[in-house]
Amino acid sequence: MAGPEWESLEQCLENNLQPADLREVKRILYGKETRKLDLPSRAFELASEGDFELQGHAFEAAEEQLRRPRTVRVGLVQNRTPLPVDAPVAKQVSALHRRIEAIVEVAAMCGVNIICFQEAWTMPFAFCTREKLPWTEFAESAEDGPTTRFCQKLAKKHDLVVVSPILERDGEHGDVLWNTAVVISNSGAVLGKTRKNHIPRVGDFNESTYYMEGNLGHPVFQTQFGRIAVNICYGRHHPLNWLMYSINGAEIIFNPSATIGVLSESMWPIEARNAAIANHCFTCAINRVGEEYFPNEFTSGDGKKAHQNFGYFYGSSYVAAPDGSRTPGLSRNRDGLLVAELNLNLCRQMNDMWNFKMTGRYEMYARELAEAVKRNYSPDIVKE
Ligand SMILES: NC(=O)NCCC(=O)O
Repeated sequence: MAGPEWESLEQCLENNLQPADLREVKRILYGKETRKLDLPSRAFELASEGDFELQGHAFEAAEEQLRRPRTVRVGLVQNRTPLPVDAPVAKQVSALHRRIEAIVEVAAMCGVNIICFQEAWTMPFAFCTREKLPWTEFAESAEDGPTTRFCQKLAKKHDLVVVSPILERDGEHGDVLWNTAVVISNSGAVLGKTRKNHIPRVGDFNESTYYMEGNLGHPVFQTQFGRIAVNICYGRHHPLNWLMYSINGAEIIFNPSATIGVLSESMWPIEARNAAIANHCFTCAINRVGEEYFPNEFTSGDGKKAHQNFGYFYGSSYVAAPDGSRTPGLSRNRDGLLVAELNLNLCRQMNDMWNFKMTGRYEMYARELAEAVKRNYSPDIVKE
């Protein structure tokens, strides 16, 4: 399994295919080509000084007579943890705040309206260890913790909506932990929060040791730039999770994640993209980068040797559109900012073309599912 030495699928294709083949391969693998965004040269300079990748792409929609284009720029941020995981907690959080502040500065310069960070962005992804301290010390109040206050300042300063996925401690309700994304309006006000609905119990993703399935349903946030929702990481594998955000009116669904190559890399390009197609919306898949080494060994419960690292977080963040097209991914091995310009009119245009909302037969499934979850349900298998 490739580690950091293998940069990206896109780079491999560019390096190895003749132009005519590359065009056809991209048409099939990536859909209608996105337009390269003309971003300020100062933004590229700052990205290079700050050692992170910057890419910009635009999705086109057909012109309409009665609606103007509804153009919005989203920013996806992927990053490694700048300090080792055994550095003091406060120092790690502060280093991450500084890193993100620098990247958001560039995003603002690129006209980004909504920015989303990776899952549990203020900490190492320590849930593989099953240890409580010091990892639970990274948890914060979603309403007024230091990270939310930090993001409120960013939102106000740069006039952008911030989606900030954190480990939440709900001090008002029993001090329990949640995997949460806080949505902060461009006014600087906390618009609300949403919680991870599906908690993995696969590989080293021992997250249920820390928090349970979210209890906030499928909220959609009306922002000045469009209706957004957040489907956190493992929710990506659950088509009904995407569907419910879409049924509640989401035009853009962010999927802040932390996932490793050995487990999910072949599924990564498919799932968020398929969700964009199936739900007539844009999806933004974000993954962290690099390797995190923990002080104490842990086992994966698979009979193999105990180890100290989680595996390789392969980055590759991308945006997919309701017409099935997608941007290239950010690299597998570098911090990065992906700026994508979306015309939200494309959502309704694809809805009118493919009609999945109309042909979805939701009533039939609601009825059948209501039966299937009953204790005495017997599966409808026709036998000879
Ligand atoms: N963070 C998280 O839920 N990871 C689970 C693994 C995956 O969904 O690929």
